[in-house]
Amino acid sequence: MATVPTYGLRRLNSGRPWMQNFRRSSILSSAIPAIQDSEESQFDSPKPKTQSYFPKRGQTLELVCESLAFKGKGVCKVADTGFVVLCDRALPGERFVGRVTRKKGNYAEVTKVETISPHWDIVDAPCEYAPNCGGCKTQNLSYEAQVRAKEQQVQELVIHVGKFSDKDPEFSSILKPIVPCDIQFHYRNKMEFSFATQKWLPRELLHEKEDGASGYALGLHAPGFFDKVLNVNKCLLQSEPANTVLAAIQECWRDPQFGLSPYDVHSHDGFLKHLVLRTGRDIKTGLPELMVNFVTSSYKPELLKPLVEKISAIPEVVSIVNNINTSVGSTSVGEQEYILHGKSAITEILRGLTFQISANSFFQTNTHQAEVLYKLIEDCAGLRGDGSEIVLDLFCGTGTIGLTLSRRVRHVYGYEVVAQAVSDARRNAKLNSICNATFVEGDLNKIGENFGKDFPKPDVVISDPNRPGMHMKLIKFLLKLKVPRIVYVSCNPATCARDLDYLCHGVVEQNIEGCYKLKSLQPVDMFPHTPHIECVCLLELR
Ligand SMILES: C[S@@+](CC[C@H](N)C(=O)[O-])C[C@H]1O[C@@H](n2cnc3c(N)ncnc32)[C@H](O)[C@@H]1O
Repeated sequence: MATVPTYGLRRLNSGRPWMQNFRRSSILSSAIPAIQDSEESQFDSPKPKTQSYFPKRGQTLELVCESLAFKGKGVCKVADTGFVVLCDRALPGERFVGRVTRKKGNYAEVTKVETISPHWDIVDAPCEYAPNCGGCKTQNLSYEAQVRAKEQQVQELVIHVGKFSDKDPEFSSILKPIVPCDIQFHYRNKMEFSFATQKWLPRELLHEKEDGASGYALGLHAPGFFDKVLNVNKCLLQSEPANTVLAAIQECWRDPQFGLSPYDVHSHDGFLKHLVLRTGRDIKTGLPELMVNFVTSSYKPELLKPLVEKISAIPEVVSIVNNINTSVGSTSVGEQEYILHGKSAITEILRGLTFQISANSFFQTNTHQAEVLYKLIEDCAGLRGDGSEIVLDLFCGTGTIGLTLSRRVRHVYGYEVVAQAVSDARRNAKLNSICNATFVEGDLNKIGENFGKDFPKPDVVISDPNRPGMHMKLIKFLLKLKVPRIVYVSCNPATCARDLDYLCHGVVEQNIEGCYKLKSLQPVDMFPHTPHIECVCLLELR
């Protein structure tokens, strides 16, 4: 997948009061600026009673977690002062001791030192790695409490960032209850593991530190660290066959006779960078089929041969590819790709259509819940079904949304920045004998005056951007285009709330009026045990 420009609210929103708060803070990485704003906006009210109170770095505080903020951090207030403190992995109701690690504008961050009494809705986390893994942060919170917290976060963002009033009599019917995910484990069809020169161990296990090859790690990043990898032999979020592959590789890759070395993110030496496992389905048998993608720093197929021999014997493995990534960054997308065994792509079935998925193309990560999501999108699109309508599918990836709607419309036009995803979308159209879909490669952050001249005026726009949301150029285009319906699908409720504000209430400082009415906003849980939230929003022209 392409790297997406990290443009942010800063440029889009200058002059907004809540933007001032955003500027003062930097809770999260600058690549996801809207989330900073969203968290900040949640803390603006009530104001700390004592503005001058500020804990010192290294100070320990006894705290109680009140709620979960976006990105899953626990929100606590310091007794007597009301000063806001955020803590990763603190869960609502938990009383704990935290040490102040970072001080920000009007809040601080702490790390948990010790739990005094557990949170409400506690359950046993089934995964042995859950307390330390960066993947699942809320496995020990009951699933009901997880979805409740997500629903609450969306509501707060819609009010504080989107500026929709909960006093509006229609508010409760617009904001729908979250759709939970029926499958809470083994739901991910793609997992990316990283290789590292040293296993990361929690403080209490530091005595188990090993040197040399036995100390190498293959697993998931410790929360917040690009250079610390927790070694994992299985992951409860991925499929069972994917766990068989992971275990087979773990069993042998450190063997000195293979001469394999993990890539060192500091010295930039070493060979193995990532292991990406994707699970699809054989369209004839419906049984799982797997793609194994080794991401390496150079092309040395002879080094991978023993691993390829071992894992190609696993019946579900139908594709082994090698992506060569020579950059010093941590991305898993290669500049070149080589097929080491079997096919170059695997297949998956979604809403009755067949899709080919190659190593670097985007495909919804939870196939089961994608069926639910796409049904919601189709319902929102409100197509007449008489084959007369035009659909514009923005950020179309491999074309999945547009293609699933194509049978009921005159034509689908899809736009996407990643060339490989566009060619997959075209291939997917052919594979399903769909002739009324056109996919175009293009950067929707850089649209010019001519955008919109190559397709007839759409009846419905589907927009499914990734985390930064829509660029102001695209917002302006949509406000001018005035299609009857927009279905906005979002994986980031903070940028979603911002864009809904623009489309409905306008962009005041640019003298642009909004012309849409938010008819419904449906949160969907695609990723149990993680802080991620998906939303499907329906906007109708006023
Ligand atoms: C959340 S995915 C949605 C994909 C697709 N709608 C689906 O459901 O599978 C977002 C897609 O937007 C694409 N994208 C990101 N930035 C883009 C940009 N500036 N212009 C066009 N496409 C972009 C990504 O490559 C990715 O395929």
